Amino acid sequence: METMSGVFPGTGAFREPASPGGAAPSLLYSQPPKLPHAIAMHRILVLDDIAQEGLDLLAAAPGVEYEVRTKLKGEELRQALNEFDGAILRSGVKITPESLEGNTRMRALVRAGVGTDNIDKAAATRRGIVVMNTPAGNTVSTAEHTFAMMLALSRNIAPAHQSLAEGRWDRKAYMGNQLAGKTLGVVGMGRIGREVAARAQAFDMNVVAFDPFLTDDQAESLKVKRVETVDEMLPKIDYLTVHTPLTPETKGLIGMAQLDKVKPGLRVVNVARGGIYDEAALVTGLESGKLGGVALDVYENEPCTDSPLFQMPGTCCTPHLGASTEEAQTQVAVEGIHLLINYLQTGEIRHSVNVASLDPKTLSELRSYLNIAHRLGLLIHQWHGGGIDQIRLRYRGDVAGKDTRVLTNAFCAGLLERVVEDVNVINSEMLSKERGIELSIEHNSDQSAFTSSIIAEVSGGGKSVSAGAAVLGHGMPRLILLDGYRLESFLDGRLFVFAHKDVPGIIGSVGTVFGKNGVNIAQMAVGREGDAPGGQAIGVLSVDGDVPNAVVNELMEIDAIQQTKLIELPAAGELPTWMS
Ligand SMILES: NC(=O)C1=CN([C@@H]2O[C@H](COP(=O)(O)OP(=O)(O)OC[C@H]3O[C@@H](n4cnc5c(N)ncnc54)[C@H](O)[C@@H]3O)[C@@H](O)[C@H]2O)C=CC1
Ligand SMILES: O=C(O)CCC(=O)C(=O)O
Repeated sequence: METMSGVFPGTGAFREPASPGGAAPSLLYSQPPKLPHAIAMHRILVLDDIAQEGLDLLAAAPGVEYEVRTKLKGEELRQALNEFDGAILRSGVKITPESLEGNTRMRALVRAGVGTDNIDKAAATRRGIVVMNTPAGNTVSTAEHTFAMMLALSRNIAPAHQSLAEGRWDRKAYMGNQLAGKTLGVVGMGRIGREVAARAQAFDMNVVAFDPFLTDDQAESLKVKRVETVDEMLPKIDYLTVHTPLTPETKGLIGMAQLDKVKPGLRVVNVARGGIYDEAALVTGLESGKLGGVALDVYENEPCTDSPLFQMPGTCCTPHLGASTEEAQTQVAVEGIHLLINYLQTGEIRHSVNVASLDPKTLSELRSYLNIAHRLGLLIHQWHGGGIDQIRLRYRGDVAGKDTRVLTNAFCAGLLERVVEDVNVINSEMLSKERGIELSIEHNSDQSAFTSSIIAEVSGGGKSVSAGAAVLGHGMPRLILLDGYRLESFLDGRLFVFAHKDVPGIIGSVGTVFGKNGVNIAQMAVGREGDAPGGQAIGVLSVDGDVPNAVVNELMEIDAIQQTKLIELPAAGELPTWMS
């Protein structure tokens, strides 16, 4: 089956023609840059075991084909990622910058689960890949697993079972503790932390919580006691559970230093991320009796089959099973596949962890502006013709009240598209910043002659140019401003721009040169300085065919013409892949 690239392909080759008669050089594109066609088929790679319901959705989705290839790593993974438009994964595979090296195809990575710490988000963003997750599908299962761990620790479930299996009826060795009346410390009161707190209350536990985003009002309504620091809770609690991502702040949250602060016999549980507790400190804490129990589902290095903790009394460990229930896996697989297919087929972005969300309503409202912003970026890059280090974008009229971030990204994508490979609306802002381009954005809700318009001014290398665009009628993109000259020209196909003195006969002479060389002019727009003739003016011709060098050379011999430039834009109605 034929499949096509899912990202905006590379640059169109361009050449500088010889400067005609010492005049300002004009930039000609030897070939129109190839714009992508609509994707015939979206190829999806399943990198980890996901629920059958997710695979069934993939099998039933029109325009989608998929392959399951698990346990990939190294070069095999890198090559596979470049053969597909989207991928879904759990925690069994690591997406590193090396895995994405040279990738020109992948558009979306979906984590069927919460933590995206196994995906290098900066590398994905740089490649224009959206990273999404399914934040809520496994919340309850993970909270239940946390609770199972707390109960198992308190009642010695695992060692008692083991002793029975080994033929002993040993009731004395496994004296436990009740949860009721004890105090649980919860660090991280997000989705899972809150579910754990609610279950603890149902077991008559007192709950103390720390989360930098937890307000007093929220704490009150959740019936937990809020503390200002983790250290503040350590001497008061009997159980500690963490439900945060692994970050520089949470790494080593319980280390050697904290062991001196805990209430002796504290039982600690980690069903969040390995490394939040320092594993060596847990061993020391158990040996010294400062800790009364350790339950781990996650480890500093996974998979982990060799840890001193596994052999120690007072531990209960599972191999990252928090989300491993039929229910959670079905939910995250189904939700993940929906996210992936929706993004590939409609551009809708939900639950992204590296770019702003773009819901279907906003997407459809902004569609025509996305188109002009992208075309404006393409045009102004060619019109400026050199290195750009400053962009000033102004949104005027109704569009100023919309979420313009994605429009700015579309503009930057157009601006960079011919000089940077594989740029798209996801990575364009990052790539612009990496190239030292400073971006300033202004919003002004006052309408000009148009309900909405976007004006761009760019500068670099001592040169500044500007251009403006608007949408007319039912989504017709128009160029409305070029270097301060007001005009109204098409914003598609080949535009031949000539800067000239506004003298009688100039339009006729230009038309004659084109006609003589067999190049048809589809539309002409002229903008001039002031109302009277004799000043500076700019003409924009929409031409149907190639503009041979002979035409440029002949035009430059006309005294009143100072500069020409051919600008190549997508054909009318043609959209970049990320919008189609
Ligand atoms: N073992 C497993 O199978 C599973 C593990 N997880 C992990 O559980 C963790 C929590 O997941 P959710 O509750 O869904 O995330 P969430 O985003 O809803 O909640 C995380 C909470 O941590 C808080 N937080 C961040 N930094 C903090 C800090 N330094 N101190 C205190 N609180 C801090 C945040 O404010 C937020 O409220 C994630 O790391 C996730 O990867 C999630 C699902 C399954
Ligand atoms: O895929 C899994 O089972 C791991 C779940 C997990 O750790 C997460 O969702 O963050």
